Amino acid sequence: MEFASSSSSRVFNRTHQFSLLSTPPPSQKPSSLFNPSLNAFFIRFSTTSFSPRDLSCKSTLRDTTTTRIATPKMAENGVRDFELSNLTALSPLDGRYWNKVKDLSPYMSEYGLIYYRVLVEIKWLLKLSQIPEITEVPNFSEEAEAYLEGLIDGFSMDDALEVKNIEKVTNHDVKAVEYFLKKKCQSHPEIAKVLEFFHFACTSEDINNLAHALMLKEAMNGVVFPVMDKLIEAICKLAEDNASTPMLSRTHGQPASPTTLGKEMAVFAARLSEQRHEISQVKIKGKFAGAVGNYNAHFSAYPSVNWPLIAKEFVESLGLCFNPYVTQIEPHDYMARLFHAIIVFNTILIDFDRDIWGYISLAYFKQTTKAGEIGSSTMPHKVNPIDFENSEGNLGKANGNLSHLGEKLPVSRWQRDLTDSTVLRNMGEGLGHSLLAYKSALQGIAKLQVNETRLSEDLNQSWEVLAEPIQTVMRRYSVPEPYEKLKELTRGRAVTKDSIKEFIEGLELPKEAKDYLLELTPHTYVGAAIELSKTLDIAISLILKRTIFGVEPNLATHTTSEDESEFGKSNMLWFGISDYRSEFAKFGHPAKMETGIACCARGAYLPGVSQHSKAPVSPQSISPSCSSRSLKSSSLFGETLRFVPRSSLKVSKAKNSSLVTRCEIGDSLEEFLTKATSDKGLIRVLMCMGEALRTIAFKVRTASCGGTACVNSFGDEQLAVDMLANNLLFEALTYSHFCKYACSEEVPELQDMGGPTEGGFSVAFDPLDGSSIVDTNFSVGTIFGVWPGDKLTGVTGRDQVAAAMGVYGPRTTYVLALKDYPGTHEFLLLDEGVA
Ligand SMILES: O=C(O)C[C@H](Nc1ncnc2c1ncn2[C@@H]1O[C@H](COP(=O)(O)O)[C@@H](O)[C@H]1O)C(=O)O
Repeated sequence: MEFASSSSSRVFNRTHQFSLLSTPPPSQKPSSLFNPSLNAFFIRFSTTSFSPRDLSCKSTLRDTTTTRIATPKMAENGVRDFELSNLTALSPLDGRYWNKVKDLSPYMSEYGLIYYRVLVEIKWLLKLSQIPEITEVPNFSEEAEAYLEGLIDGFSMDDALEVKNIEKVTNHDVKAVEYFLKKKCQSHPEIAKVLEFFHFACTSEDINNLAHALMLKEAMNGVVFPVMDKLIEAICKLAEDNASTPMLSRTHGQPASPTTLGKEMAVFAARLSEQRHEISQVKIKGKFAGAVGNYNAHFSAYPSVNWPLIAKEFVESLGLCFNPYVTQIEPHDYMARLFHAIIVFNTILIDFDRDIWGYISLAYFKQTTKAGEIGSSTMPHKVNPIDFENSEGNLGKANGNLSHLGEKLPVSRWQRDLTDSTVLRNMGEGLGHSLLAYKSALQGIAKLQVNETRLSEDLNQSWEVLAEPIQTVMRRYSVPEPYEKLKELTRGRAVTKDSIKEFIEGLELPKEAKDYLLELTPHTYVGAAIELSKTLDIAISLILKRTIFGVEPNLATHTTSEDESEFGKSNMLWFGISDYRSEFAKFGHPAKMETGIACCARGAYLPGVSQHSKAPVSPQSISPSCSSRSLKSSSLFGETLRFVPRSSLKVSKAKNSSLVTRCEIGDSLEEFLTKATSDKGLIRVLMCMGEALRTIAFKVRTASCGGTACVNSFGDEQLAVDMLANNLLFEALTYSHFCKYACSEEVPELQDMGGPTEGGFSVAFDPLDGSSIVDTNFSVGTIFGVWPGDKLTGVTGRDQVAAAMGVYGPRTTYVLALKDYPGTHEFLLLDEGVA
């Protein structure tokens, strides 16, 4: 028996490793003990049974450990050479993939966390200076305020390092930020007097939770959503471009009825857009209620201040939703909601990646190659679907991380434990792998080339798929035993074009039916696939519309089949029935416009708007472009966030949008608008309002009461129909993307709808004029005016670019007039699609 020994003097004085080279002689059979904590089979010998001399020790450094594990450089040079770099980073996000994910770094890194903490601490001091009861913190001079804001805007990497140095002493990361700010302000004569009001009445988590919320919100708005949108747009384009490209579909991996490639892509585009919208609906929340969520410290110092209100104002001024029911921490439930929603998006994308992988494998797609790139190191002919594989792999990694965050974060012992602190530092990992996966999928999509010949070959080999339509037509004409006859034709035999033809010709069917079947090929038997791909824009807007209406709680659970059919109709259903060619009738009912709408506009005021403008800026010193980007995008998350892919903004692109083209009675609303104006934003606003009118019409017919909130037959409280209409119209305007401000008779404060000022519109409306007479079954209506830009105050009816009303009577009509287009035009809501 012999043992080889290995030694290393680097870590400990000397360590030894023994490996058993042969079994011990039977006479020395040891008392055998298996130590499962070691990953090898070690035998402990009784020390009395033999002496150390029985062991033959070879003291050599060429031991099994050092020769097998390739870490010599690191070991010899020490960690000195292994400072963090692209090559030494433990996480591939920070190494290999850094360039693809670095946009997240200003938000999701430790720098980002410290930056947002600095921002929250300073904004809180500024807020304190505005509270009249806190006389100890007087209003700051403009110069002092600018100095404080400058600490946020100019926050640099050196500043962050200084905070880290302070943390080495405090061993408390939030306290380090407070000390940093005090140090920065101690020489400012005005601010120096109120240094103790930094972090006033706060617990660290007041600062942390808002910082985390801002990190997430700004990172999603500034980085993640835009890439998700690009991805959805790329898949929409695949759908559009291949709307009519027939493809054999496969269920259970077996040839099934044909489809089109575009329609299969449309399914993914629609799924991803819906989920992307779901993500955007998550409310990003914040708390600011002190050590255990009750404002104890606040009230002890200033009992007469309405602290819960102040906290609400403060949280909302940062563009977050206020959470009043908290412990020391905001309970992170919204984070779980957000991460789970992202997981669903990622899972849909995994499904997409795998399908495309499969289609590439079937050679339905080729991939463009770049000179110099290697497909496979050993098989030169190959081009592997590596982008989709990378995407799938990273989505799995992302979901693992996000799933842990979603499951862990809502759990905190009693009023808090600190387990969330270290876990929250990993939010960037989940978002980073997601971002990388989206970019890889995009890269893969850009390389795809449809191989129509290959697609066609498979269809040509699959004439048996026509068994389904032949059988179905036979059933319609009562041909006996259609299934059995087809089974006889198709099972176990090669079905060809000729055998199918022969079979059809032998059937007893009317001539038209026979001709139809004889015309059919696997290439043309695609059902509604082409239309489904081509109407993807509408499908996506229907999804968005569902979400709009989904905000009304009763709707989701109590939709009737009639209700469903309302939703299923496309916005093509507004059908032109008359054109009042009178200049004076131009704005619908001018008197109404002047009184109802203009009054409403005159009564508008702005408080909600100014709060939005206080959205925080992003870390500028890392990414100078972040500031404007995040400011612009900060309206994306929360109540105003929505998505319409660019393609859905294309309105009848093939149609003539010239103003000189007259529209005809009988045009659909969309056709009319496309001819009447070239302003796509205005078209979008008017189409979205049309969508809302359609649903209001249904609600007016079916809502259980008119004037007041009431309880329906399910026992749920329902909104009064006028409030329902009000909410629907606001939602529709938000989703138009082109509405800047809106106000209504019910909500006269200007509401920021998130659209642009330049090129956008502002809308004032009476949601349901005459709502009190709904139950007496008189006609009622919606009236609205559209003004250019962001002006709803100090404007007149004559400044409108469009005015319209929806009339809900025995028929539902949409009457509208456009400033630069003669006449007043009436559209009827049809029950069926346009014939
Ligand atoms: O406002 C407070 O601090 C109240 C305190 N609770 C705390 N709240 C927030 N942070 C705290 C808390 N306690 C410690 N720390 C500091 O958190 C840091 C934890 O470090 P890591 O685990 O690496 O994330 C690390 O820097 C810790 O020092 C309480 O007693 O309830």
